[in-house]
Amino acid sequence: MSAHLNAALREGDNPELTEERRKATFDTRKLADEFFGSHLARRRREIAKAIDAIPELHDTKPLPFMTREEKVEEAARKVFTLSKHITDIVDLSNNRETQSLNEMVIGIEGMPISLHFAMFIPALQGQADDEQKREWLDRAIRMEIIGTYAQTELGHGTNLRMLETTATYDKQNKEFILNSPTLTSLKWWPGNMGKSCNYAIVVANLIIDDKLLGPHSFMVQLRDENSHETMPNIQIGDIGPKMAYNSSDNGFLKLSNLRIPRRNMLMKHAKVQEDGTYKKPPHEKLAYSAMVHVRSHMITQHAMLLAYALSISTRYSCIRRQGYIDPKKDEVKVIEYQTQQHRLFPHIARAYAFAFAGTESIRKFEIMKRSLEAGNIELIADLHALTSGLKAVVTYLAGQGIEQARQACGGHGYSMASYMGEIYGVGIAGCTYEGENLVMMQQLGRYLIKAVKSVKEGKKPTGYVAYLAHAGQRHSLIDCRPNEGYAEHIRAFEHIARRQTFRAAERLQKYENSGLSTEQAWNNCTVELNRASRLHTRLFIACNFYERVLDVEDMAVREVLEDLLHLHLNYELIDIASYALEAKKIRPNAVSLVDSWEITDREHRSVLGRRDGHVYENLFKWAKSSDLNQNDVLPSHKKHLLPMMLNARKQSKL
Ligand SMILES: CCCCCCCCCCCCCCCCCCCCC/C=C/C(=O)SCCNC(=O)CCNC(=O)[C@H](O)C(C)(C)COP(=O)(O)OP(=O)(O)OC[C@H]1O[C@@H](n2cnc3c(N)ncnc32)[C@H](O)[C@@H]1OP(=O)(O)O
Ligand SMILES: Cc1cc2nc3c(=O)[nH]c(=O)nc-3n(C[C@H](O)[C@H](O)[C@H](O)COP(=O)(O)OP(=O)(O)OC[C@H]3O[C@@H](n4cnc5c(N)ncnc54)[C@H](O)[C@@H]3O)c2cc1C
Repeated sequence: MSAHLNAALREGDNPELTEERRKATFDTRKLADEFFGSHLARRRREIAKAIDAIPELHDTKPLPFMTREEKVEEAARKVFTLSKHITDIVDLSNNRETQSLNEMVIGIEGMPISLHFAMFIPALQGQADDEQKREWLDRAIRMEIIGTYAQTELGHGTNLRMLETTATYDKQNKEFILNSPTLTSLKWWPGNMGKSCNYAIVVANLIIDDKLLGPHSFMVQLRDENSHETMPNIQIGDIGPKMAYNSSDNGFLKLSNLRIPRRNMLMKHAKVQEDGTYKKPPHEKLAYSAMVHVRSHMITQHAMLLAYALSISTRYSCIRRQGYIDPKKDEVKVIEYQTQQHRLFPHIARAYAFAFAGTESIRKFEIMKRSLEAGNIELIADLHALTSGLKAVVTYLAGQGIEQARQACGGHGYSMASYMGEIYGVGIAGCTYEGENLVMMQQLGRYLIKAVKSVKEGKKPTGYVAYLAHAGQRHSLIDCRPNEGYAEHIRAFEHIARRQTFRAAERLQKYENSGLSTEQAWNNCTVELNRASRLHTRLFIACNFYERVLDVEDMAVREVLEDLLHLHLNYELIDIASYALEAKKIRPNAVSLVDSWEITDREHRSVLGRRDGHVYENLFKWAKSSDLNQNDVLPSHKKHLLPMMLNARKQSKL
């Protein structure tokens, strides 16, 4: 490709990277249009430009040099500044635009209104009736109030049926009385609840006339709107530092006989009338809609975290020279090592595959939302199964990819100058929040078992499980003929997923027939079931990638995406040795593939991943700016270590 077509080429860059960029066989902007979708790709460029022009939105110093208090303050300062400019920069109703702005300005370490946007507003949209929306949603969108989603407790996060927080209806006063009756019932973890929020949607077990009616959502005011002081009957605070994500004040909450009006229960679906009559929702799990919303968005979010890590390590691998392939020649760029390519390229392919799967899960969520508005609950189960599997597989594999990217940077990857530690810490949090991964796999497992039952009854399931009814398939990959193209790979993938799903179903049946209870039989099969869920989800990701590539019009972009698809299918399917060939094909485009993610230096926050490749001089600058280097001798050293050594010396002289 001629140099002028590569949008990432700039004067003054490290020549090692310029050399890489000149090798690109496609236009990085056109590939970015495929990765993000052309609208979002264009908007991200415009957003980055708008941020460049507003210095108050820039980091005051690198986040890893800040204390937790400084990080919390920095995020709050930026949110305040953003609030003055935000509507000029993004369309607030577009989650992905707003999320991009958030990542570029504030970053991935959290901020005071993440949960407000990620769950508080979606929960109001999904669960409040029209009158309640008028009362709270508009104020929330204008950011007059800041809210969170308070569901998890100290003792229970997964098993929502055992939540201990109670909301008991008092007919006489037409109020609910909210209580945290035990230590384990304290709400624990909700993002931004510790210090930032003044409202929360609290999930509590509803009790009417001593009857337990399960988890429902209630609007609770946590702090005074003027003074921000904690409201009476409430105890609230931050839960302390975490592995990562420390700009966020995840919090705890204790409710002691807190009375709230009847209309503070969100009543779009389930309802409690003044006399205490309870009306069931049309679908039992509609109260969980905010979780499904976040799960459907987590896929693109984790594709992006993986992209951050891989663009850092791919660029760095092209400026880092270490060792020889031919001892008579110069030291080589570490990217030339076959092991380095095997370490990185399959994850680059996954980042693309995950981004495409994520776009699809968001699209499916929007379709389900519209059909629900029209009173149709049919799509809820399919979407729950799809997002449960995708959330679990993608967060796990993204975590693995980020860690490989860190190791690919050698020692410097362990310095926070690379920012890898934070990307990893934030990435793997997704394995836990919005449903622990192995638990979510079981949710998909239930769905697959139902599909197998319907196949055995002679029915033909539709949608993503239709392949379970395809009979007479080949039994082994050895039967695949290479000239049949990728469709053949997909059929092999279907075969493997189907075989595992039937294996799990048969095992379950065997245990049930042996007299075990359904639950015990299920528990005895969960490893097999989770394998089936994993394979089913990987099939979905591969199939979606394949279909997506078929749609690409630009031939140069399509060709490089086909290289990635080929690598992806082989990596996921066949044996490790087989992808050496594909890795060779990816090598010339390695830097341009990551440039196509168009992650700015501001967004990256990584010295190693700098777009210009000037790593070493900036690593030195980074080290010099450490707080610990501001004094030759640290006060703490004078206080503890110096007296210790002086004392030891004195002792030895005696
Ligand atoms: C001015 C400045 C501006 C700045 C700009 C900022 C802009 C930001 C923009 C943001 C945009 C959004 C992007 C997203 C960002 C994400 C950030 C996230 C940060 C982290 C937040 C984390 C939050 C949380 O973690 S909240 C808590 C989550 N908790 C959980 O997930 C709990 C897990 N447990 C469960 O979900 C369930 O209880 C479960 C599924 C384990 C079991 O439930 P059960 O009740 O016991 O049910 P079960 O018997 O197993 O099944 C019965 C039946 O029900 C079906 N089922 C279960 N769940 C659902 C569901 N959700 N939907 C549909 N159906 C469901 C199940 O399948 C069974 O069906 P059948 O088999 O048919 O019986
Ligand atoms: C960064 C972060 C942000 C969060 N933000 C929020 C928030 O804003 N609001 C909120 O309400 N919550 C939030 N959470 C809480 C989060 O949703 C829960 O921690 C999560 O759902 C997991 O639940 P748990 O902690 O109870 O895990 P546990 O269920 O205790 O998991 C422990 C182990 O038990 C296993 N296990 C549990 N149940 C089963 C089962 N049925 N079958 C097989 N194995 C099982 C799990 O697989 C896991 O290995 C957040 C958590 C984190 C880390």
